[in-house]
Amino acid sequence: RTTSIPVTEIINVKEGMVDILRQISVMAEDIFTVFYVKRVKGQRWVLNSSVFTAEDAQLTQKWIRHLQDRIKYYGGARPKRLLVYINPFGGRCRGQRIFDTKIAPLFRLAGISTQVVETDRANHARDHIMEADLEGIDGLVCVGGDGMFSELMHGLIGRSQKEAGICVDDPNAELSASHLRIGIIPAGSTDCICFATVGVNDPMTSALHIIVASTAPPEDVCSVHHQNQPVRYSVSLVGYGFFGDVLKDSDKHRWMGPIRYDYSGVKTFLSNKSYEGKVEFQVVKNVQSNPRDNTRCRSGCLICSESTSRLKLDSEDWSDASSWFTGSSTNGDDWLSVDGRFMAINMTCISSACPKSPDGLSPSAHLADGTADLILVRKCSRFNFLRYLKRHTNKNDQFDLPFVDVYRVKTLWFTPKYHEEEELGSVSDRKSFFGRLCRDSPAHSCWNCDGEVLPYSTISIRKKKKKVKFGLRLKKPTCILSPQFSCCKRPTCNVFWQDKAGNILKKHQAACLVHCQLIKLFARGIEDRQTG
Ligand SMILES: Nc1ncnc2c1ncn2[C@@H]1O[C@H](COP(=O)(O)OP(=O)(O)OP(=O)(O)O)[C@@H](O)[C@H]1O
Ligand SMILES: CCCCCCCCCCCCC/C=C/[C@@H](O)[C@H](CO)NC(C)=O
Ligand SMILES: [Ca+2]
Repeated sequence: RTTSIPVTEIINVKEGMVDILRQISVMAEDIFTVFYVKRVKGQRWVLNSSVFTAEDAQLTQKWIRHLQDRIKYYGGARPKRLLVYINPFGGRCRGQRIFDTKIAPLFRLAGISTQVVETDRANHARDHIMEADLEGIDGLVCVGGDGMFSELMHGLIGRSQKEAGICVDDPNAELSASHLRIGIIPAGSTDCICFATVGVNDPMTSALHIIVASTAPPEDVCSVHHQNQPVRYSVSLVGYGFFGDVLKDSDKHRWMGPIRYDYSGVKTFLSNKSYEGKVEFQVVKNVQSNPRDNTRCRSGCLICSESTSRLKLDSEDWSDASSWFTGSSTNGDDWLSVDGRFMAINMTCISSACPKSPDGLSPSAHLADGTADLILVRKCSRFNFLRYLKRHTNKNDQFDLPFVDVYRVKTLWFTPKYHEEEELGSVSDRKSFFGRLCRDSPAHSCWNCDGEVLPYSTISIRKKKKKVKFGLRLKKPTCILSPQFSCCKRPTCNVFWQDKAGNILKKHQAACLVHCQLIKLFARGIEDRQTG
């Protein structure tokens, strides 16, 4: 039987008969072992090896040298030095063990040296990246879950802006992308970012992608703003209502490990809460795709590869900064507004597929097209909400329900009906029995931003644009955040915007944007071919 292996997928060649995972080697001068990637079912990659016998030691050495030269030549920019961050408490607390037993031997085999940082607190990795000497580092690796990935992403985005002298507080600033890639060794609870980009949450598969320097177009990232201050970046879920409530409750039960999400999921489902507010969003019209076209973003996705040039044009055409405040459109993208009670408001830049939902929250979302999918689940009965949730686990279309709408967007604003300071009504309302009864449920949920609870309910999200020309002349050219805007603070109105006539355009709202192609991963994107 003949097996052909692309040189790009050969990991290394060693003299003798070697089993690196069991750490056994039989030395013999006329034998060499070739290690390579083997694709198995379900997007998984495993390390395979073949042992070859040559006529003599000289020929063995010749083969080893020849193959190693070929790997160097065709192997592309494989990483040589990696900075690895391990969260010892992610998921089932197995991060360190996974790294030591499964990953470190593979990196050694591939000749990759590693500097390992085991975190001792939340945000340790993010802060370390901001200050670390990254000279000669070819990539970062996180061993943990989505929260850990988020820390690395925040560190890298923060560092790149600091180095480029970009003010992240300015909503019009074009963020600068880092040249460093991030690899994810899944050791968390949901591992959604790994699953949605690699196709599986398997540590060995991820390590092999890192070694062969798999690349996909840089991913979309959206930034969430509150009162016009950036609060977090997200690649996966920015969700209000159900997923916010599940996360908030599950954080109290971290000791349960990944099962905390099931426990809090059932509790939240039974409470059947809905929240009132206004969602305003900018629907992308001029794209070749939509969330219900039943396509899947796979490696070499045309939509994503074409998006770089399309988005460039799009950003040159961006002349409607005013639409950010007024909801008007000048470049073909429509602003829509929906008022009502919602069970869930979910926005996701990628499919957000995970083991619980193999197709994800939005199965046709793209990794790097500069857009996000907004899913609105309006108030419904428990039975209907269960139908909606169940469809994440099977092949039925979760958007084919009368109380669910989905849009491809680049900007989102959300204003809860009751402002945060009014949450519990007036003091007399809070005290009176009837005051408490009148509200059937708390006025606010919270936002789930890639698995972190945001302490605000009023946010908005917007796609990043390059050149901004203003359709509006604003009253005062001074603002604490950005000199172009007029921003006033009053005890009852956190932020509002005025046009030149002094009309208030938006009240109690803040910004949250989708940046295109900002963060690079060691992932090829999910492969189309399912090989055995
Ligand atoms: N040493 C540490 N001690 C406490 N918290 C930490 C430490 N290191 C990292 N963290 C924090 O732990 C949080 C959760 O980690 P992680 O994402 O790895 O696991 P998870 O929440 O179980 O998985 P998922 O995010 O996939 O649901 C992260 O937000 C991170 O900031
Ligand atoms: C009756 C069966 C009900 C099953 C319900 C399954 C619904 C699954 C939908 C999963 C979506 C996950 C989105 C991912 C979010 C992550 O960013 C975040 C951080 O890890 N995880 C969570 C749980 O918030
Ligand atoms: Ca996207």
